[in-house]
Amino acid sequence: TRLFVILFPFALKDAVDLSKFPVERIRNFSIIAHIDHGKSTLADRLLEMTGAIAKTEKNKQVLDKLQVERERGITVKAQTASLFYSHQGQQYLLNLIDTPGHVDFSYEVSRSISACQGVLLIVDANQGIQAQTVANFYLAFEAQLTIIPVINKIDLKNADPDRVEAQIEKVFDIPREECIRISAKLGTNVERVLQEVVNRIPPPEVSTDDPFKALVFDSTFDHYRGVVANIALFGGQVKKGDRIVSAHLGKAYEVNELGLLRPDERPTDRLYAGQVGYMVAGMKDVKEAQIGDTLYLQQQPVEALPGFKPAKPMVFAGMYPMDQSEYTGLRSAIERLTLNDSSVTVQRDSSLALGAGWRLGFLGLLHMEVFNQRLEQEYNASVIVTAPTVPYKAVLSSAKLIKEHGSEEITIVNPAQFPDRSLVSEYLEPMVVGTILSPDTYTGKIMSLCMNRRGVQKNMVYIDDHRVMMKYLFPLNEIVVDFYDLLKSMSSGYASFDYENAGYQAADLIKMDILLNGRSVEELTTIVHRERAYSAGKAMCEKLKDSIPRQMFEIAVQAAIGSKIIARETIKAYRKNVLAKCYGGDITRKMKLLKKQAEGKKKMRRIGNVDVPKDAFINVLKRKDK
Ligand SMILES: Nc1nc2c(ncn2[C@@H]2O[C@H](COP(=O)(O)OP(=O)(O)OP(=O)(O)O)[C@@H](O)[C@H]2O)c(=O)[nH]1
Repeated sequence: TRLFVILFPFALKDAVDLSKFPVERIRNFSIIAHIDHGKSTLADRLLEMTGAIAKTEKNKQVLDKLQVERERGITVKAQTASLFYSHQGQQYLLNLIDTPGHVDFSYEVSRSISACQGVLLIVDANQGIQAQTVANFYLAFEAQLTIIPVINKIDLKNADPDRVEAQIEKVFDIPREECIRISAKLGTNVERVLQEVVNRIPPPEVSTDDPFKALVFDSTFDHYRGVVANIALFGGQVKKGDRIVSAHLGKAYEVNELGLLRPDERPTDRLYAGQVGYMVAGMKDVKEAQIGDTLYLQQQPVEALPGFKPAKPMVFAGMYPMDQSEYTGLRSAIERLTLNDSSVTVQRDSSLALGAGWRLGFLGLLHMEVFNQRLEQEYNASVIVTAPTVPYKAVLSSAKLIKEHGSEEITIVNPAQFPDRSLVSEYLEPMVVGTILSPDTYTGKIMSLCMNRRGVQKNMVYIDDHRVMMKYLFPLNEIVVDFYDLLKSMSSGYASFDYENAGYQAADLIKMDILLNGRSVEELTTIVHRERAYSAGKAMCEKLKDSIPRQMFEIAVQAAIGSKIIARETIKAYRKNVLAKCYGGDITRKMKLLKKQAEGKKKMRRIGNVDVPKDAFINVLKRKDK
């Protein structure tokens, strides 16, 4: 009997005949929030209350599946669950489409959102509106979704829901009466959230009589079955055995498996318009089921859903194994990780100093960081990651080059490809609009940080008595390295930051070389803004001075633009030679020292007459100090 009691609620719930489930009683919604405001906690409560999962401590945050997500407390990959909920004697199908929590994934967020008619916008009752609250709000607002503001963590001692309601009214123009105050942790008022989802969010406007049309809003890779695509049906129905086509690639597949996500997979024979579920169709690569793609029946082609664009990498970094013997291991680790993430681009690359490696492209900084962490944690790989760079562009003026490239505009990812000024009419750099929210005590410091980063203030408003929201236009390059860390530390952790891409803008870019005793070091060449050349050159020379050991002669470390030297450091000569230590006598010690020196040399790279140890390159090129 006990087993029966345990299984019974699930059996009953899943016995619903999906074909008869009326579209009017379907609600598709997402939860959006700034990091840590309680999205996963609320999702767990909703799942428990609708019986999708049992109420135990172990089930904490079922929707965040990846290890790095649990550790960092951020959601990376969207996870989804279908909930059955009874309200006033009627059964409703509520599809909770979980969205990634960070701006880097804003394309994924907006795709997930386009499968919804409404969102729950969660705001922490203590912290109030933060940068990602604003970014996520606009994604939902532009998609014309119903937005239900939910103020979470009202159980906290210093919760101030009145103040947060006033912020919501001021910044988003949503009447404060529409806010629902809850504690996701304690379950307070969460039932009300479910009721309001039913009451306020409209059902999807779709029909089972239309031809089958589905949006791919997420996909993962499974070693046994290939790609598992999460889909939302915008029309018609689909069953096992159907031949479907992906609009983006035009390739046809047979549907092998279909089902609901509760949040575990529950296979079904068919899915119908308005429903959300998963599909396995013999796709072997996540690139075949890209987020935002449309699927339709082979015999019934339809127009693709609007707005599909393959994710574009905006931040690039080199990755090299610490030791070349680890190359193969790292390669397979990178391959396995990219199986699940079609937005990372991988290109083989090699550096004289660091050996064979790759240049990887990411959607943004967090995306890169999450990828590195997963690489280290899940594959135990020790990796050298170089400082990130951004894709510049050049508008060519040389007819010969235009012919060679087949277009007037080229993208430059590698400084070695930087075309000379005389061959271009202008250089362009990627821009972003950054949103910063902070207590007003830090406004002055933040404004000067932004100015130092070539930021142009677009607007500044008080969202309540003590908090300001600032918008800046920044060159992406200025925020990729340490901007966020600096912002956090100068505001004692209180400022939040988010950005969105804002196209390209003309920029005075130049190529900067680093010279050792007059010889250029190819792997240290960088593209910089003219205004920033002096400080960048100086910083690079100083770092090199600290990492190259003294040698028998003096070494000039210089930064140069063309033939003009803009910075210089000198490494003084090392007076004693290695053998000087040996007081003439001990021959074995002498041999040992010579051997050691020879081994050390193997790891050196010789530039002109200067030996540079690999470590020096790592120090100068790597992303940040750990
Ligand atoms: N006191 C209190 N703490 C809460 C409440 N809801 C969530 N928390 C805590 O806030 C922290 C963040 O909650 P999460 O649910 O992981 O936040 P999240 O928004 O999912 O974070 P992302 O996945 O990064 O977007 C956790 O430590 C939760 O236990 C609440 O109602 N009251």
